[in-house]
Amino acid sequence: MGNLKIYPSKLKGELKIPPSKSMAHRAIICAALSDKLCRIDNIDYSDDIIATIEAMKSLGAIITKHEDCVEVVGVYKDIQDTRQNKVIDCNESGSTLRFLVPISLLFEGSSRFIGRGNLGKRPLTTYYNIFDKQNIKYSFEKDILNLEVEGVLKGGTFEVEGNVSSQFISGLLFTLPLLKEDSKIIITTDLESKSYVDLTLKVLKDFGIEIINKNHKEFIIRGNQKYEGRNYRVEGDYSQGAFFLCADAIGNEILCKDLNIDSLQGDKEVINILRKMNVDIIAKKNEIEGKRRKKLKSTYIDGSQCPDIIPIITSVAALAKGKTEIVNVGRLRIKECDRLSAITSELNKLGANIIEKEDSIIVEGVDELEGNVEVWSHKDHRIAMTLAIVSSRCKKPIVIKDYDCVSKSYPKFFEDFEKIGGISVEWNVGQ
Ligand SMILES: O=C(O)C1=C[C@@H](OP(=O)(O)O)[C@@H](O)[C@H](O)C1
Ligand SMILES: C=C(OP(=O)(O)O)C(=O)O
Repeated sequence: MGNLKIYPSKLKGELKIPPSKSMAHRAIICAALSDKLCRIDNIDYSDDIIATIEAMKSLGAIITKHEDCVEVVGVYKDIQDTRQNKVIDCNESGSTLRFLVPISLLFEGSSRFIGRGNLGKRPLTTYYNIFDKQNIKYSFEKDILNLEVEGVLKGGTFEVEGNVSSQFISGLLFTLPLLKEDSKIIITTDLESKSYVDLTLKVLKDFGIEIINKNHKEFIIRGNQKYEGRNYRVEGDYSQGAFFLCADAIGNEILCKDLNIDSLQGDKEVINILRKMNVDIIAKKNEIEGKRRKKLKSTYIDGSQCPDIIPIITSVAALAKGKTEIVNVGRLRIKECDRLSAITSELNKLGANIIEKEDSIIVEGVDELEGNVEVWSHKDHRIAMTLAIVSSRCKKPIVIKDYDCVSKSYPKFFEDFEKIGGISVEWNVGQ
């Protein structure tokens, strides 16, 4: 993996924010479960989206990639014939894995899920508990993703914790409408990442699937439903837009295009957080820009509903006056890396003042960051992108080790970074 030296510079210009990875996963899955030809527009071929495309192809869907759209031949019926003994490579994508496991159990046969990086360490017990109850055969290895499942899922009542990953709930929501029986999902704890469940429900509705949401505590799912194929455009991604809005907050001037102000994406919360920190957010229909008022101020942030924007928000807090407490963020430890520990150690190397607690971080703002050090992405795209943005407020250059992991969600990140004035060169560590 490569290293990149970044020279501090002011970032300025306009950017089309890439399509929402979360919505693209969902639209591709729904299209592939329909029985029509669907075109999904505004697709970016990040590693995670490629994983979902290939996974749905393994299950029998026919997906043709064009420059920025995919054509999906919904082959719901054919999945029945083609699913036998499939290997499904999820690469590092938690969404692909947790969405596809229950979908693969729609029909007879076995599937083997493999992947890379931290994926084998991310929790799956929620599904194992369901398999145990339903006599679905499974085997797995510790810490390495090599999960074999065999059996057919039956409808009924599913009790699922809401504080491990919402992706289990989404996975079941995709699958249960296609079973013969009616089902109910009961959420047994507070639901974190609620907006991701809402995104699933929205895309399901767009594809003709009806689910009754009882206050995010119970979901009632009628069986024997059909996905209605349709064309779909994926909207811009707030978790990626957040990098540039936060860049604005720390003194840059980037206009973000293709961010829908009416979006259901939970990471839109970045707007409210930045407003509380003294940033004016100017939002027109599809364009958003942040303008910092005099001084950034500290605030109190609950990260339970928007885990993906916490690394970049932490970097803004690191440069705000006073103490910012970011709470309910324990689940950041079970992402591509332990993001709480990674963001604390890497920003502190740059001169920030952050203390990591079990389920929160305390950030004491400083005026400037020093730089002049090597920092590590921990092979996590959101850590790499955070470090690149925050370099604009360092006094001296920084080197980011393993920067190319951005391909997981935003392969053109550094191309866009250059477009807005970022200055970087490939670097051999120790050079
Ligand atoms: O459903 C989704 O698209 C996602 C759900 C969230 O995960 P958790 O529910 O595990 O927090 C989020 O962190 C992830 O990047 C994408
Ligand atoms: C955690 C992420 O994705 P996933 O859970 O799909 O791997 C992410 O994109 O930050």
